[in-house]
Amino acid sequence: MKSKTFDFSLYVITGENYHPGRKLEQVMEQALRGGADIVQLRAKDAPKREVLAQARMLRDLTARYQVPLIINDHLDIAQAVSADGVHLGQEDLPLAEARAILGPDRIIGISTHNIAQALEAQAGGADYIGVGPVFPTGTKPGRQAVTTSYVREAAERVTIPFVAIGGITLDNVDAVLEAGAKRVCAVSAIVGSAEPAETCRAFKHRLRAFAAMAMPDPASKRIRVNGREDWTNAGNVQELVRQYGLQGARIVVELDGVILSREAWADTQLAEGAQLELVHFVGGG
Ligand SMILES: Cc1ncc(COP(=O)(O)OP(=O)(O)O)c(N)n1
Ligand SMILES: Cc1ncsc1CCOP(=O)(O)O
Ligand SMILES: [Mg+2]
Repeated sequence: MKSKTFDFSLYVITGENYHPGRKLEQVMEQALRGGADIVQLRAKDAPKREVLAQARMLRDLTARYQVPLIINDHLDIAQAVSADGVHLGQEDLPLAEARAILGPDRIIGISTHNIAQALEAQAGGADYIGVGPVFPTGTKPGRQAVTTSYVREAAERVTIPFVAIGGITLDNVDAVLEAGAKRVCAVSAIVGSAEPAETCRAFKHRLRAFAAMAMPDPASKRIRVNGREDWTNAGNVQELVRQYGLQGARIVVELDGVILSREAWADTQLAEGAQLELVHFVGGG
């Protein structure tokens, strides 16, 4: 698959340690259902043959969702499974060598921890850079956090796509977006959550809300959903439910304090200032 024209807002990386008892395939499919725009296989401790098997599985899965697959560290595995690209850190194979091996069509992402590394990766032809770890994280223990001040600097000076990574959760993502990130990446907050699809939807919701604030659509209205401000161009409740990726889900919708029957969604217009509760029932029973 060739995906050089890729763009993304939510980047999800695997982290098997975070979901004991749940299969990698199930967890990543949930992330894709929830709106992951790009997936990275990162398996630091697994034997290489196991990483290869996981890469093959994720190649099939991501192809079904038409989402790019990136392999962390291993160019040979990326090539073996025809992944869309690789992600390399400052101590991995240098960008120029990787580009010479992979050619111009594959995506190469480079980790950066300061603006000098970012500008070097950009000048060297990286397709995107990672900016982090923004916050301390157990996924890369002992790494010093770069804080949101590096996110802000990257937003001002980097012209290729950059993705903020490291310790990002639903509780602190707004600070990362306020600092100017348009793309965020998470491991533990997503694959370690009880409901990865729901968590991805919630991340996408924050990403969309910030994008709408930065570039308001004249047709969009300011509303509140589950206590949080959002902007939407949905004309009616049904369209809003679809934008939240909740069509077909077991939900109850309350608009301005009144519960709406499902039959009324399409006919109920959304007005500026509308307050909604979307109550999603997960699991069986
Ligand atoms: C999107 C993204 N950003 C940063 C990293 C970290 O890469 P690296 O610094 O090489 O560290 P490891 O992940 O290999 O431990 C990443 N994988 N993805
Ligand atoms: C791989 C990586 N590179 C920089 S921080 C990080 C870990 C991100 O994981 P988490 O989202 O769990 O903090
Ligand atoms: Mg690496």
